[in-house]
Amino acid sequence: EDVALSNRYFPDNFKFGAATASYQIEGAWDEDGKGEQLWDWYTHTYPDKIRNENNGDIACDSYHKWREDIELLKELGVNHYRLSLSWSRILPNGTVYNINQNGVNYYTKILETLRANNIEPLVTLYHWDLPVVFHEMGGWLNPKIADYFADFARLSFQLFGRYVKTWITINEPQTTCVQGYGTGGKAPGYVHSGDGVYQCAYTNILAHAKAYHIYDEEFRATQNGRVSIVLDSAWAEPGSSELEDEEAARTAMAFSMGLYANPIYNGNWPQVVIDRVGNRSLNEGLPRSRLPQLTPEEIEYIKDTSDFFCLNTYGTYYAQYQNGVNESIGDPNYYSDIGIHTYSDPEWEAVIDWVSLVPWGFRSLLNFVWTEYDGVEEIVVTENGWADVETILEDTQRINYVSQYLSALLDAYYEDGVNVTGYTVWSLLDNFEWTNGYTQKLGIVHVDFDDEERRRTPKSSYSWYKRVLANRCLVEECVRE
Ligand SMILES: CCCCCCCCCCCCC/C=C/[C@@H](O)[C@@H](N)CO[C@@H]1O[C@H](CO)[C@@H](O)[C@H](O)[C@H]1O
Repeated sequence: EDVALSNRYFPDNFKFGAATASYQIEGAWDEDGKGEQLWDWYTHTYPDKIRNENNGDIACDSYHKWREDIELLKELGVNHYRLSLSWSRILPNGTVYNINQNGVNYYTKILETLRANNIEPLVTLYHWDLPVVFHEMGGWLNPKIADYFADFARLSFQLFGRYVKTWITINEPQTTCVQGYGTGGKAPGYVHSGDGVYQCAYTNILAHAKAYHIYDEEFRATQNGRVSIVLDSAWAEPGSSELEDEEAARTAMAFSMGLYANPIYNGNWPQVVIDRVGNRSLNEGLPRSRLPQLTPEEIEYIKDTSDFFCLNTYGTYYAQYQNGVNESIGDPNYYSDIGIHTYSDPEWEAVIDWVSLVPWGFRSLLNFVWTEYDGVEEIVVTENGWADVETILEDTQRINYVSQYLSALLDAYYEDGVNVTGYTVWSLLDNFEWTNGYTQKLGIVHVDFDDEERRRTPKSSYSWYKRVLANRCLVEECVRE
């Protein structure tokens, strides 16, 4: 079915990019002095938890093939490349006591080459590969980790600040906290849904704020860069226009995005989260809320620690009021705290459940971020893309998805006045998709994981994206305003 796409040009200052993350592409897991990190440990200790018992030991072998990756980016014509640093490649034991010069050299070469090719690096300091020593100390359940992260951030600003002007502290704390420490679906695989999610959220936002203040106080004046955190959320659409369903959708957004965005942009946890977790904790007979209380000093310290909003999003779901759940006792659990019913429309095109072709949901989400969070003057989409579960080189579904999401983005910009200034497709390469191993393919470039050379083959979406970047327009002919 033909869908009408926006015929507006992308604004002149709009930036296009592609993204990857260290563990998902680099490989060389124990090479040249790199230390062990959480996902090395997890995939090696519990191979059965990963589809086909795969791991990222070699992944796309980008540790050796990074030049080829940059060639692909150059050819594509992107304005920026979002990549992440492997903390334990730079600091094998996590702390600044021991710096691995090979790791420093690796990233220096990449950043230099990107700059030489006029590609702006968007650098994420932490994309889930926690040095294993910190996992042994409790990982993100231990607030002390925030200090170690801050040390790593300072060192990274010192080492790479001349090349990097856009820093992202942490990727998707929601995924880490809900899946890593709540449901156990990702490393470290902990199931502490009632408490762990909130403790992890606390440590993540504290770590982010520390890194932000370090940049602000020690580097901003000389380096002139900016700092943010990547937050992810699907869009929660009310299941009906009934007030109860609208409230259910707002509650879902508060628990998914608000838990992290509210303290950073508005100050403190969302009130609905404070109330629901607090009341349920009381009803469960607990002496205090399972949600850590932020002190007035912490609220002030964490608030306003972002220079622009980084958004990752892939899909939409409906939220509906769920009768009786709010009163139920004896189930200290993140999802019971939210207490709503969620569902998808079976008509929505989707290959995996959380990536769905719902461009209007994306537009609503952009509007939500724009109006809900104080002081947001700019939004950059740092991840969005389509998942296949088999190798498809003529990936028309991906082209459909990305073109319709980009069209929705243009509508949000031109019709709704949302200042969204960048879009980053996930991903440049098919890569190690965490517990899904190599079974989910989100790259615009195919990587042959059966081939020792990890041969890269651009898909149709790569050529299509290249044309959009060159024309700055989604259709045959665009109009200027
Ligand atoms: C509070 C909400 C209540 C109920 C929710 C209902 C279910 C709705 C669907 C939510 C989606 C859940 C899982 C989503 C996870 C993604 O945000 C996450 N996997 C994205 O991570 C990034 O995606 C890339 C592709 O998987 C990945 O490779 C990259 O490293 C991640 O940054």
